[in-house]
Amino acid sequence: MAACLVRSTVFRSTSPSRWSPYPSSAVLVSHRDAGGPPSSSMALSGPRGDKLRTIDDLPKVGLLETMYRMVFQGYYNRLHDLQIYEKQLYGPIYVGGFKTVVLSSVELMEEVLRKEDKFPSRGDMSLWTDYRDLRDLGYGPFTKEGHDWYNLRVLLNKRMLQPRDAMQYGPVINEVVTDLMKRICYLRQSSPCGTLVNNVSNNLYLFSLEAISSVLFETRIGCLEKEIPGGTQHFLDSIADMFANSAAVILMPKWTHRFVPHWHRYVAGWDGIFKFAGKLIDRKVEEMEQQVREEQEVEGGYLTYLLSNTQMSRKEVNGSITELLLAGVDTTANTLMWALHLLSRSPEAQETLHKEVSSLPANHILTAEDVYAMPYLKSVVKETLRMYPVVVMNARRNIEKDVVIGGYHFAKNTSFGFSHYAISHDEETYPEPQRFDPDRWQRDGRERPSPFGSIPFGFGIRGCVGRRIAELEMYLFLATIFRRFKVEPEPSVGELKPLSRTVLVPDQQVNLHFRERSNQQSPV
Ligand code: HEM
Repeated sequence: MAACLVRSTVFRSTSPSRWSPYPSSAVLVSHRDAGGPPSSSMALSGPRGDKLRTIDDLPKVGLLETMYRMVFQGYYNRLHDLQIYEKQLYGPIYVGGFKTVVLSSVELMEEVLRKEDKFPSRGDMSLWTDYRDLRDLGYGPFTKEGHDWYNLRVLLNKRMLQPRDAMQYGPVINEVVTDLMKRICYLRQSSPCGTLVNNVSNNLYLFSLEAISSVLFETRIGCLEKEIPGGTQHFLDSIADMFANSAAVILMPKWTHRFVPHWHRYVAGWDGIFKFAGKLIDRKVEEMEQQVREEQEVEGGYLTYLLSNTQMSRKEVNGSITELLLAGVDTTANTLMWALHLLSRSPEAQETLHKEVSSLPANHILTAEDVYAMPYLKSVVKETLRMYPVVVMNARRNIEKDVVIGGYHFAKNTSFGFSHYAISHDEETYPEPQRFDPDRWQRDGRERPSPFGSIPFGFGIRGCVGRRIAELEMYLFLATIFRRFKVEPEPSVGELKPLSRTVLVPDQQVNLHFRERSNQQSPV
């Protein structure tokens, strides 16, 4: 079983796939969107009657040039570095190789977001919708658009979007944190030096999947057990297969699909994901029906709420739960990994954090309320996401109307790509951007940078629906771990560099020492 797990994780993390459920796909990878620049024939005037510039006046990167950079200059898995490189070459606004208008200044990104459509769109999601159409399955928040998307989001937001909604899941998430702590203790004790945990990313991946599943399905799926149950292992493999084959599928014209093994593996991956989710949802439906038969009150968490909502079809519940699940794993796991990495190399920040999270009695199990009241902990997460915004690129497409951005007129249907990484490393906004400095985020009267300087969860009504859940998972885990352990790097692991795959991942296996702080009597 362990071998299977290693296979699935290695497969996942070494896959060249840059495709992600997140919008970078729409910006950089999807050739399906690249139908040519939008028409700029409609002459508009600026406020003083002067003729506005158009997309034709912007610097352009050719497709061949982009291919050359990707393949020969090795930027295909360093898209974050490419953002900085191209910003230096072309300035803060230019037309990228995939005919997307790329923005890498905070002001321009803010302008696009403030002018976004009533029902914002990130662009083409046909890679996901093709599969759903093939199997006649429901769409979720990523794949729906327009009014339908909005109606669905209204329902999904309830019980999830606000901090007070997320707080309800504190006890459920804490159980998973406890299991991860046990696993870390077991792994470190089994290491020759008694403190080393190898492949921390893999453990964080299992933690994130278990945590989000326990919130969404209201049940545990056993990712952190010593022997992962067979069904869960198949689910893990299916996620890995679906992502690993996405890049090949998106690069192939649709008519070739049925002739290539990648498409069949991609479909089989999705089949495994939907089957697993469907079974757990069926089980919940049976439980609820049983409660009704026994005239008990039907009470429960998120899934119970969705299933008992008459405005949502069963198809929509399945589609939504599956998309929520996939969006919430790699993102949270990798952010936690970067946070551990940064803190392990910043003893001062780690001590400040330790002090804050140890302010409550050692035998007290930390609650959601406790961690929300810890400003330094929150700053650590913010600063981690500034330095490593795991979703490095986001996008918007103006479907409803023409827009004027930075004095340029753009016709309807223009794709805008936001270089999140370049923007959150801009030294005008964040002096010494390469320095890990959680104090930048402290509310102690200092002047705060633009709120758009680092928006790792996106913006507005199309922003991340799982943000509060992700934050709670990260706060509870980091507070628990730093209360008990001093985390130190393993000297044999060299300098860690980010690679842009599905999300920003480390370029090598991360191994860390967890040294027990002698004065701590942890409840876990
Ligand atoms: C550190 C963790 C996470 C990060 C950095 C992150 C980041 C993002 C970003 C940048 C977007 C695009 C927002 C936009 O276009 O404005 C997004 C969308 C989304 N996220 Fe997250 N996310 C995280 C965790 C989660 C979790 C835990 C869930 C599930 C509970 C989730 C579910 C979603 C969904 C469903 C969308 C699509 C929303 C829509 O299109 O309506 N995310 N996320």
